[in-house]
Amino acid sequence: MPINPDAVGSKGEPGRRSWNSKDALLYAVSVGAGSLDPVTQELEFTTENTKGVQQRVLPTMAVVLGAGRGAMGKVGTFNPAMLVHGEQAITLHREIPVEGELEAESEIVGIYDKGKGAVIVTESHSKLVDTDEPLFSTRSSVFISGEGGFGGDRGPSGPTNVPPERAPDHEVTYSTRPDQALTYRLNGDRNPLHSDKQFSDIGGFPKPILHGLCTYGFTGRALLHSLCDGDPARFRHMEGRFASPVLPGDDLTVRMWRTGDGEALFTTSVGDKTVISGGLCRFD
Ligand SMILES: C/C=C/C(=O)SCCNC(=O)CCNC(=O)[C@H](O)C(C)(C)COP(=O)(O)OP(=O)(O)OC[C@H]1O[C@@H](n2cnc3c(N)ncnc32)[C@H](O)[C@@H]1OP(=O)(O)O
Repeated sequence: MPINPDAVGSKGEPGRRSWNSKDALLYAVSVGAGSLDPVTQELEFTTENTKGVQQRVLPTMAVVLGAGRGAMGKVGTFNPAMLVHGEQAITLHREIPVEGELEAESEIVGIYDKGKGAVIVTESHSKLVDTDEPLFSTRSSVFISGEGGFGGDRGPSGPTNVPPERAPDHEVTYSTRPDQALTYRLNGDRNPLHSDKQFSDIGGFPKPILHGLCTYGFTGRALLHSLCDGDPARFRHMEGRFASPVLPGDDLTVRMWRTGDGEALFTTSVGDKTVISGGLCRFD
């Protein structure tokens, strides 16, 4: 069965996920935390036993904890090698605790026919199991090349969150490592697109590409430190589009423009190629 546009509104089974301090440390290291100076930098995210430092969780860890389960299984069949992560948004309702258990519900909220491909949009909402407190919400889309043309709605078109034509207010460059994807996959996404050249060849990539969500995590660190003074409790919302693939070993430059009280637009680039476009961050 090709893409089924009637799957909009389909919900996955509510899924539970628990995590602990070690999961949070692994996530932080997998998105480069501590790599600038492991002795002094970001120890609140990379250690649990530094004197005078309390462990905290990077806000973007929401993407590995709360990905809705099951709903994507209802959109039809397609070649998984043709699927890439298209867009990702997270909205934090409170700071993520160092350990806990959440329950997430997900729903397909959009299926769009872009001609050359299909875009599937999923939303999920996660709450803490012990208190019923809303924790975070996510919205993500995938782009499946070759699966358009099913006669569906084209959906939202054109660029969003276009930065102003002036120099950015903040600019941060982080290096990724050649083995970055091998670390990042240990958070749970073992898709061979990020490790197996035979698989990435099918999608037409020169070699296995970095998880979009790893690029997202590096970018989130730049936003956290530049806009929120490194305080995860002030980080409210982040959204952006994966505009071009990143290869492990690439340097990521995050440019931020403050556009209002508690709001900034951003892009992430590799050289002069934009890899995350349409970036928006909200913070307290
Ligand atoms: C399981 C995988 C996990 C991963 O982590 S994969 C790694 C992370 N993701 C990526 O690296 C993807 C990087 N992005 C791309 O390579 C490109 O981007 C795409 C191949 C996805 C699309 O590029 P193109 O074929 O050149 O598309 P167009 O001609 O620019 O646009 C066609 C329509 O598609 C919409 N669109 C383009 N890119 C995306 C996207 N990333 N997410 C959602 N929609 C997208 C546009 O707006 C437009 O539609 P409108 O004409 O109606 O405006």
